[in-house]
Amino acid sequence: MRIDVVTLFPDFMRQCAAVGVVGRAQQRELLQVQTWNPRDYATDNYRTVDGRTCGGGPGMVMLIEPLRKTLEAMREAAPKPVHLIYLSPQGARLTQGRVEALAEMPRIALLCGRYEGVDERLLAHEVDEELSIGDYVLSGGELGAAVIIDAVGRLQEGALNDAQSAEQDSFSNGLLDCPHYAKPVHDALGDVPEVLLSGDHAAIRRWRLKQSLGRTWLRRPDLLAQRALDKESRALLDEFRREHAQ
Ligand SMILES: CN1CCN(C(=O)c2nonc2N)CC1
Repeated sequence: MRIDVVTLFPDFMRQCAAVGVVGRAQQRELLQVQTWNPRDYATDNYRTVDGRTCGGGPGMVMLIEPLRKTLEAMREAAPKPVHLIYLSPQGARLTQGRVEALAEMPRIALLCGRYEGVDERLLAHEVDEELSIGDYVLSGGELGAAVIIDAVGRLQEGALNDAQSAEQDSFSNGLLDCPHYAKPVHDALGDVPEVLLSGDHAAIRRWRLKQSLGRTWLRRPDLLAQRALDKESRALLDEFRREHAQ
């Protein structure tokens, strides 16, 4: 998979994509992250990429022309089609389901705005999708792009080793993750739950599922409302609720 990133801070984006699972995915050529800096496509001596907001008011807006040239070069640099995503608070909230869909695409591009944002005419003409990583305002789209690169990159076949793929399964079912413990088994802060030391993998699986269901019920009931529970999950959640009520 190839991810192109249009950003005024290419070094930052390259560093984000160079570490951990995503860095390894790039080394294994499972993923390619390529940056594009609109300043390289600005035609004036000051490499201007922003302009005053029409209608007055604070802040600057990213100019059409440097971005148009940047996107043209980006699109031509590798086989099409490329799905262009603009990061903004006005976008649809990013979910794991959307991440999984993006991870199946051969090529996506991430447009990172700065200042007050990008000229709306450029967005209307070029962008396929707007996505938000949350209901708050950041200084730019780069952190949102880093989130997408990580969440999508780790899903590339071969990016996660066997131990990590279990972690991936625990959330891909739409539930919050269960608690995790490492040695020492006994600590001043408490003990590791006995079931995790039992070697009974079926019991451990049920315990982890019960904890995920219970945590989701307690912390994010909205996620539960979105999914049907099978018989086993309904029974485990009822058990958790009864224990929690005591
Ligand atoms: C122009 N710039 C404004 C700030 N911004 C965000 O707050 C954001 N991006 O993705 N999710 C978000 N929330 C990115 C775009």
